[in-house]
Amino acid sequence: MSNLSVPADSVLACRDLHKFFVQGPEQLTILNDINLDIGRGERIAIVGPSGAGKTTLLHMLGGLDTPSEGSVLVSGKDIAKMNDRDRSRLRNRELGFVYQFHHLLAEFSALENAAMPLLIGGEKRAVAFARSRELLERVGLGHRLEHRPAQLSGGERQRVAIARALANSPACVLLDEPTGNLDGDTAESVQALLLELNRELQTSLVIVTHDMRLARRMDRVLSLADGQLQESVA
Ligand SMILES: Nc1ncnc2c1ncn2[C@@H]1O[C@H](COP(=O)(O)OP(=O)(O)OP(=O)(O)O)[C@@H](O)[C@H]1O
Repeated sequence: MSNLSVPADSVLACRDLHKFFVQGPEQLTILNDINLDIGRGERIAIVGPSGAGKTTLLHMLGGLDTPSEGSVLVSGKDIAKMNDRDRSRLRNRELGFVYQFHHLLAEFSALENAAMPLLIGGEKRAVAFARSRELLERVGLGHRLEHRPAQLSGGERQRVAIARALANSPACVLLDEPTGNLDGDTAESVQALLLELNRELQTSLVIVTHDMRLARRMDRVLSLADGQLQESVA
């Protein structure tokens, strides 16, 4: 059987990870024996051609989808061995998510949206909103607390999504093309913010992107092709 020990500072790891999709008579192998260790504060980019399986891998690492084979370890704990409730709890506490499209709730304010992981985790409203306010101020949105997503610019919405991802002080934030939907200057300022927060909070980042400029700002660039992950020397 596989060895599931991870380094002491591991925030997220996978071992012998495989993902197959059955498509009619065919079995597609999208991830073929992926092994990865992400340490505290580490920044990793995952790049690769369209359809290579980057989002699939990110979903496995985030516990949003189940591997066909292999294990994902969040802060050293094998999430497949947990019941749904414990897995959701661990995911809520240890991981944050940022997507290309912000996925903010339209009927809630920036303050409420960024507080959502805390409220879902059972935190008291006053504590959740104080933390949310602090984070929104940190991402430069102290003057937009009561705005709803439709009343915010694209860059502002992505900043709210980042504040929301950080609400629970997660060990690691997983990001899928976080600035892919933003114009050049806005993308630059959101990327600079992510790097600042990574340094300040020691939150690890795993970023899936086609943007090589963003990828090169990470500590490691990993390239996914033919189901395999390789250190890229871009
Ligand atoms: N539920 C599914 N059933 C069958 N095939 C799937 C399923 N989900 C994903 N795939 C296939 O897996 C492959 C990888 O998809 P994925 O979205 O992970 O790629 P990606 O590298 O993130 O691509 P892009 O850069 O275009 O976003 C694709 O060929 C896709 O069609």
